[in-house]
Amino acid sequence: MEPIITIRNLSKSYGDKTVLNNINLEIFPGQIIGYIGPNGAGKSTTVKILTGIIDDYSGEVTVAGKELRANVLEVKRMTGYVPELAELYDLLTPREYLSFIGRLYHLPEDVIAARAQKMLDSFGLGSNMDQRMDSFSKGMRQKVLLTSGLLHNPSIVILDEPLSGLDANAVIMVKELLQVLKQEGKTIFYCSHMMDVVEKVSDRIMLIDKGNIIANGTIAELRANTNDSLEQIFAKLTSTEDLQDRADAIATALQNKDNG
Ligand SMILES: Nc1ncnc2c1ncn2[C@@H]1O[C@H](COP(=O)(O)OP(=O)(O)OP(=O)(O)O)[C@@H](O)[C@H]1O
Repeated sequence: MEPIITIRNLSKSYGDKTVLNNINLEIFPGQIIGYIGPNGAGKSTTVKILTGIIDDYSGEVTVAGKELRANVLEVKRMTGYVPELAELYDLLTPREYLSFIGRLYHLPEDVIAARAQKMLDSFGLGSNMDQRMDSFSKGMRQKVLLTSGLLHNPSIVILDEPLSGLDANAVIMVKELLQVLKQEGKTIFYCSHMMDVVEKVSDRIMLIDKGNIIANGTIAELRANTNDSLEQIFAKLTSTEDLQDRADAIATALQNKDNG
């Protein structure tokens, strides 16, 4: 099978700071990829490149056989992106917002209206279609964002902390939804710090640290015959100091009267 996304020798710097250091990845269709790494590792930068937001990188990115920079509109059409902490136009209602997003993707009005209604009904927001989103809770906004990222039925879905703010039932529903999308052959690139969820949902886990891919495999491969959880694997691979010592140091800093 051909990879749907191929990343070759991808590097990106801000000034003299290297943020992605010659990374190579192949992502196959119909898989859920858990993309994990410590704060500042380069996850969002990778996602911004894959979604065409950043284009001043070196190396080669190919999506569905097309070179990304030369075919960015086509790639955007086949990609759905749900960013973390995204700004919604919250003076709009979900109906207005989703209509606006759908038109950006050239979807017919009736298709937008039907999909938006069905998806928001499923999220339990059907009766909020005509309410301004400035009154919405974090979880309600997240549901609208998920809907907007999927509205054009993309074959690649890029999710950044998609469960952020969702209640327990919505979390179960979104995890189920990921499985359904996968069964339809869609590729899901799932960035998260929630190791227990990543461990459960991902077919393959890619771990980035300081701009380098330091692990890439199934959870069984990453475990390498240990019984470690993904959280333990993550700590072993990315942490140089004892985390308990660091927590103690933070608590001690608070107790120190000299600090004001
Ligand atoms: N616009 C920018 N200008 C300068 N440096 C940046 C810029 N955006 C990101 N960086 C730097 O690039 C590095 C990687 O950032 P990135 O946002 O990709 O990390 P991340 O893995 O997504 O982290 P987090 O888990 O905290 O979201 C960080 O050191 C960050 O400070």
